[in-house]
Amino acid sequence: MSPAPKDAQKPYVAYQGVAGAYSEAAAAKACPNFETIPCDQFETAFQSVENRIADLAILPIENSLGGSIHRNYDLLLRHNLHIIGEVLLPVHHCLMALPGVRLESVRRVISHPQALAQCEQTLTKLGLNAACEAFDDTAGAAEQISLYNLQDTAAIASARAAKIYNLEILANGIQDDSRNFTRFVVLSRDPVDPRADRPFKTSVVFALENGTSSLFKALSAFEARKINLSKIESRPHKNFPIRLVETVKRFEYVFFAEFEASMAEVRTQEAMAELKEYSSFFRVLGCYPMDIASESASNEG
Ligand SMILES: O=C(O)C(=O)C[C@]1(C(=O)O)C=C[C@@H](O)C=C1
Repeated sequence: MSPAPKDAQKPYVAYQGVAGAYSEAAAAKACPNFETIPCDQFETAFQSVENRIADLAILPIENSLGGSIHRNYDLLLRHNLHIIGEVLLPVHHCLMALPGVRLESVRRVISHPQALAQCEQTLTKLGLNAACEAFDDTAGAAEQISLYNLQDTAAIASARAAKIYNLEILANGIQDDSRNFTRFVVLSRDPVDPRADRPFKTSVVFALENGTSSLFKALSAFEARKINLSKIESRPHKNFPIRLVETVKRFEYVFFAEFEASMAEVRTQEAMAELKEYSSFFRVLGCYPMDIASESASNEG
């Protein structure tokens, strides 16, 4: 599926998946006045913004139970879009099948790998005699059951997906923990102006001159200025994957760091100047308003 042509009058946000996907719900929450453009792959969502088919893209980046969505970290590095916002979405999964299908006759459960991971223990507890299979997105899995009249298959997706694809909910709230939140980032061709009058986050990516051994020193740039580091993720350094130190081959990484401070603050500028001293590569991915309301909601769960 490729994105539909853009009507120049309306703002558009691209997401991966089909109608009923959590990414579509995140797009509606982050960009309420935008039309949505479904894309079959994460990369297509990036390309839609680069090719001006869409104004923005929304991408899942991490989940509180399933962890990081590594593919999107790699794509953030490969493409040159800016993070201009974030949104935390509570993810409430349902197990669904064709009307009349009973739990005992389900032999296959299909969904996005993240959704399967988030429901792993509950699926075991339900006592299903079924194999799990990965699908491109949760709602796409629900659509597949409907399209091909799959009597032995259930999907993990949202209640909205069950409604859209005329499926019946066999079990509700099947995530392994009720505090199941996915964090999405909003991407644009242009950055937003960093501000210091409300809580902002900054995301950076860097590689270290001396490899992982100097990570502690590099991160002390934040600690020294009381900047709260909210996330660190490492990925293979695709341009320089191995460092030979005498006879030892060491794997090389790029580090994605997110911290709760704005680039408009002097302490952030100083921390980044210090971090750059240890880095062989450094890029700011974005400086954007924090999703405060959702973050406090996540603490309540
Ligand atoms: O498949 C979907 O519905 C998506 O929006 C993707 C996605 C993900 O990639 O993590 C988003 C939120 C949920 O964590 C499960 C799946």
